[in-house]
Amino acid sequence: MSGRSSGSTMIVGSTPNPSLVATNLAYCNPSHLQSFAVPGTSHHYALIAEALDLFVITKLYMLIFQFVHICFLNSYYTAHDSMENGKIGLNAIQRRHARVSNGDSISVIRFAPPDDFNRTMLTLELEFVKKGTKEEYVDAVRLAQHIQDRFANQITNQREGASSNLFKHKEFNLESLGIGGLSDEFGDIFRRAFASRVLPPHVTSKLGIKHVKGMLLYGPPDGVEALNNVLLIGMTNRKDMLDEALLSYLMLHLHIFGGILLDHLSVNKGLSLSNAAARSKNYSGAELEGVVKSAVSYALHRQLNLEYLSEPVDEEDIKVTMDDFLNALHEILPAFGASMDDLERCRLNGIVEFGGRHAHIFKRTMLLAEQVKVSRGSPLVTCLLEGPSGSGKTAMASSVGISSDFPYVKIVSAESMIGLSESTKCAQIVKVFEDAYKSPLSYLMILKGCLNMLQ
Ligand SMILES: Nc1ncnc2c1ncn2[C@@H]1O[C@H](COP(=O)(O)OP(=O)(O)OP(=O)(O)O)[C@@H](O)[C@H]1O
Repeated sequence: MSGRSSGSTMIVGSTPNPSLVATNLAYCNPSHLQSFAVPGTSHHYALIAEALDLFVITKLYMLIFQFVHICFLNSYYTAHDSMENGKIGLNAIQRRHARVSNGDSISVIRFAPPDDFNRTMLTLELEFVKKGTKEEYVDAVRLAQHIQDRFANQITNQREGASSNLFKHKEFNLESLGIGGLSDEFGDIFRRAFASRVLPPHVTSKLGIKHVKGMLLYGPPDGVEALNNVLLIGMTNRKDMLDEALLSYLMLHLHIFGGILLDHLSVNKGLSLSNAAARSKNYSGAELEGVVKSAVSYALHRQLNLEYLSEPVDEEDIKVTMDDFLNALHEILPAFGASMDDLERCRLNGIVEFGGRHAHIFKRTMLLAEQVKVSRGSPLVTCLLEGPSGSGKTAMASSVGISSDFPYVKIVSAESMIGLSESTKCAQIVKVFEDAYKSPLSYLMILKGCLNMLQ
């Protein structure tokens, strides 16, 4: 593009005075103004956030646009005494379009329009700055007239907002890439790994979102052929832990490290954090972090327009709901202990109390769990439930596990070890016990078929 000159980096700040917000001007210290002067004119033009390749040039007297808050991607420059030297004052919408937040550095260069810099076409899209619930109407005829008046003789050049090259294609057609049957997986990968990258950095930083840094794809050997145009990179700094990670995240395609604070999140009114916490039994701190990140990825994904990824996202609309948390809890499974789902699966149709004896056994078993909780003298309590097949032993034990509220509950079943060698089975059982000792309160359910192995 012609007409650019060398520029500088400035620190983004707010418009110096709220009454100036609607002027659509950018503000700088008077001492800086001269560096943006267009030779031979009384104008000062600046090209802001050059990397985005977006700019609009307007003349001073037309900039005060009161009818609607239409904001262009770059702004005319004016000087204001209260702006610190080296700072550029932008209003919230200018910052959003330039994809910056207060305190960010931004490239600002003088722009001198070339002689043949004429407008050929201008497309305007009208949108309310804040989406309210009440209906508001705009008189289209008045608006059109207003725009015509305001923009008469203006020079405007605006390119479509460019997003990362990665998303230049509006549609992700996997089959055209020779990959079939993996739409769900790619949907997950997009939601977890890329959705946050589509958002402007100031939105992600405000929400405390860190990008997913690692991704592990796995599958049977044939899958490698099917994914021959996908590059897989696995990294670990704890090689000894790798097997553990694979075992514990078998349902996941992404292994994520990073931090996020719940405080930063906008949560929906329907979301009960205590309810979410109650459902995250057995989760370690790192796993909870993964759950929160996964929940956020659902909330972000909802806001993205996959047809047009460069469309600005209203950060106010990004709300994490209870459903997001529930989906996240299904996606991120705890490495240790059994999930509530596993226990519930052992008593799928609930529990029917079919007599005094049944109630008595349940009460006795619960008492044993209580004994482990309160008595220092009984660190280990064992109990054998005996009865014919289908009499409800597993259902009873899982009910006790749920009611005991122990942080570590693990089911050791023959089904989970099908196909494993004897030595691997033994190693797994040893590990279950080792992990149990790490937890302050542990409840192990050893199902029939595994008892002999304990010896
Ligand atoms: N009190 C109950 N109320 C409702 N359903 C029950 C009850 N007890 C057991 N069931 C159901 O009966 C079925 C068999 O129960 P369960 O698997 O607990 O038996 P089990 O004694 O462990 O059998 P096995 O010795 O073959 O492992 C399950 O579907 C379970 O949900």
